[in-house]
Amino acid sequence: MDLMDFNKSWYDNFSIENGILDIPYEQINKERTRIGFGKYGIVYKTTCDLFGDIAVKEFYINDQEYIENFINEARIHNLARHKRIIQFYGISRDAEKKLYYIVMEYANHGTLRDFLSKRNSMDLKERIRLVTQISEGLSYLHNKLNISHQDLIYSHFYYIKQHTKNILVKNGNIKISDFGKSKCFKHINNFSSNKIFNSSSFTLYKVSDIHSLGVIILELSNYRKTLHKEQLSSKICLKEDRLEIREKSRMVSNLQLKPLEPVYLNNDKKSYIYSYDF
Ligand SMILES: Nc1ncnc2c1ncn2[C@@H]1O[C@H](COP(=O)(O)OP(=O)(O)OP(=O)(O)O)[C@@H](O)[C@H]1O
Repeated sequence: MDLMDFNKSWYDNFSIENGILDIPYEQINKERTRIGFGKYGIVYKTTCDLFGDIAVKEFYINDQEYIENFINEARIHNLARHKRIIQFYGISRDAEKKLYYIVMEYANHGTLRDFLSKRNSMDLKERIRLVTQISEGLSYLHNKLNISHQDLIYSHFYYIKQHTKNILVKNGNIKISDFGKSKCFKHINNFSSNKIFNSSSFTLYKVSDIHSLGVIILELSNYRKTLHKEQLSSKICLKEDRLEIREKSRMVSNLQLKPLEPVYLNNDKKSYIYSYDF
């Protein structure tokens, strides 16, 4: 198939071949609220008859690279069906405007950071509950689907800040989202000649997700500092609390500011993992 034909038919082929629901664009309510944005477009909250409240992630697609990104994200998100993953409903398009959509479940509490920032306090049990739910979702992706997420935390290049924009919360429960950078090693065993390379690279990708999980756990265990610096001097903090928070904050700041160093495996420049050099 030449590129022209591919461009014309990729959407239909993709939806049919992967059994993905193509939601007619007319069925999506045009009254919508912007709830986020990222590299490929804007995310809106709206409704549709079939699913009620929904979030739609809009992609402006005008070249092959954008098609590939859309396909990768929708395909992987469609595979991941678990109570700790934001539910994928289908895709939609406004072909005239070259706008394409991933249609998914709406998380009413927003990101984990939004959720934390609205809480005055959180006991250890609640923090452990949230970490456990994130681990459940990640374990499902790694162990059941051979998918590495690759974007659990967001690092801002200039400010070297990290936060959990892709860990969403719905009715107090964790929902992992955004499979735009994810990699699927599902058919790893089918390619016997690449098996060793693939399985070792999957391990490396998993390690990077686990690093992100570590940052999330630190943020959760320490959230008052990472979210509300000013609370450190607040009168509501007892002196002991402040000392403990300060110590944890120092650890988190050190960790967040330290670059990850590549550690080469067996002197092979192609296989390496990132690790902290403590
Ligand atoms: N299903 C959802 N429910 C509620 N809010 C959402 C949902 N999906 C996305 N958002 C909001 O939109 C923001 C951006 O979404 P997302 O990270 O998926 O976009 P992106 O284009 O992939 O971003 P980036 O390119 O930075 O990775 C999220 O941080 C979140 O605030």
